[in-house]
Amino acid sequence: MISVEEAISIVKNSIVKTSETEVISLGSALGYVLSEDVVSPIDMPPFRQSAMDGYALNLGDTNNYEIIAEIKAGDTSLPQLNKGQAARIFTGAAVPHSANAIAIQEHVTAENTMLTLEKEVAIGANIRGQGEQVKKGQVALAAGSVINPAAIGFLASLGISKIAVHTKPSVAIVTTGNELIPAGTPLKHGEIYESNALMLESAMRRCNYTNVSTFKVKDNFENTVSLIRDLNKKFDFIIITGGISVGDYDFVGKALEELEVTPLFYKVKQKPGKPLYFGKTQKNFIFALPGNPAASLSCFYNYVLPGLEIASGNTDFSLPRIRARSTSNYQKKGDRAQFLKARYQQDEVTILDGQSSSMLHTFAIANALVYLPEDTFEIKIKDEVEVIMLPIN
Ligand SMILES: Nc1nc2c(c(=O)[nH]1)N[C@H]1C(S)=C(S)[C@@H](COP(=O)(O)OP(=O)(O)OC[C@H]3O[C@@H](n4cnc5c(N)ncnc54)[C@H](O)[C@@H]3O)O[C@H]1N2
Ligand code: MOO
Repeated sequence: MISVEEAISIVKNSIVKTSETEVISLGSALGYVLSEDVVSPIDMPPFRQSAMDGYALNLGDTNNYEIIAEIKAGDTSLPQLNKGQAARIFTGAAVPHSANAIAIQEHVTAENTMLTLEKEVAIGANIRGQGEQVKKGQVALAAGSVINPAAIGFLASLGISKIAVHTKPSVAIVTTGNELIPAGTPLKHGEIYESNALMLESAMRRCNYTNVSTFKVKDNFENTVSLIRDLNKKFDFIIITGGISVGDYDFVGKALEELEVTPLFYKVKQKPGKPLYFGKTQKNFIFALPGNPAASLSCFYNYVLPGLEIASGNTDFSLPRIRARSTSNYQKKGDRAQFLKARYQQDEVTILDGQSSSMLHTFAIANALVYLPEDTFEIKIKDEVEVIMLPIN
C-alpha cells in the first residue's frame, strides 16, 4: 500500500499534456488551456478613451474654458479643440487628439458655453491611453493560460471569437454492481439507487469537462472485460466505480488484469478510498474508484481531477490548500491518512459528522476536505489544520 503523497505524484508524473489541439469558439472555451499565444489584433483600448463623465480640455492658461461640442460614447467624428476650449464628454467616449485632460463634472461649474474649473486638472487626467492594456501585435494571453471568465471577457474585448486550445480528454464513467438500479424504479429489498455516475459526471461538468459518457455493468467478469475492452478503444480516461475491492464479486481488478492494463498503483493508505486503482494502456488512463460514494468523490477530487487537468494542458493544477483553525475535535481510528468532509468559513473549518465512506449526506454540505496525514491522530479545537478547498461553487 502506498502513501497519498506517492499516489498523487504517480498520477502527476504518469499523465502528460495532450498533443492534440483544436480551434474552438471563445464562448465555449471555459476551462480550456491555450495551445498558442493569442496575439492582439488591435490596440486595447483602440483609441484614447474618457474614463469619466465630464469635460475634455485643451488645457489653457486660465480656469475658464469655452464649451464647443459634445462627445458621446460611440461618436466617431470628433471636434478640434483649440487651447482654452472644452467639449462635454462621457465615460467611454473617444477623446479628441487635441484634448489633453478630462475634468470630471463634479469639479467644474458649467453655464451655457462657459466652463470654470474648480480644481486643477493635470495633463492626461482621466484619459485611458490607446493600447494601455495591450498593443496590436503584442501577446495578449500566453500559451498555457487557463481560460477563465475574465480571459473570455478580455479576448472578446479584442474582437477575438475563436482560439486554439489543447483538446480536453474524453471520459467514460462506468458503474458496476448488481445492486444498483436507476431512479424511478421501486426499490426491492437489497437494491439501492445508483448515484455515482450522476455525481461524478456533475463534478466533471462543474470543472468544465463535457465530453463525458456513462456506462453500467453488472457484477460479471466477462461483461466487465468486454465493456472495458470496448471503452479502451474510444476514451482517453475510463473512471470505474465499485468492484475494485477483494470480494468474490469484485471483478474490476481481474478484468483490468485480463486486458493487460499496466497497473501504476493499487491501494492507497488513505480513508476514504483505500482500494483506489490507477493504470494505463497504450491509449488511455484508467482509474478504478471504490464504489462507496464518498470514497468515489473524494478520490475524484484528489486524483482524477488533477489527472484530467494535466491531460488538458493545465500542468500546474492543484486544488487550493490553506491552513485554518479547527472548530471541532476529531480522533482518528487507524493509521491511514484521512480526507475529512468539512465546511470552511471565515478562517475556520468545521469537521462534519458522517465521515463514513458510504455517507454523502454531509458531503452534500461540505465545501472542503480537511487532510489529516498518516502521522496525525488527533485534532483539537483551535488546532491549525490543512484544508483542501473543493471546486463546488
Ligand atoms: N474484506 C475486505 N472488504 C473490504 C475492504 C477490504 O480491505 N477488505 N475494503 C473496504 C473498503 S475500504 C472499501 S472503500 C470498499 C470498496 O469496495 P468496492 O470498490 O469493491 O465497491 P463495491 O463493493 O462495489 O461497493 C461498495 C459500496 O458502495 C456502493 N456502491 C457501489 N457503486 C455504487 C454506485 N454507482 N452508486 C451508489 N452506491 C454504489 C455499494 O452498493 C456498496 O455499498 O470495500 C470494502 N470492503
Ligand atoms: O477506503 Mo474505504 O473508502 O475506507 O471505505
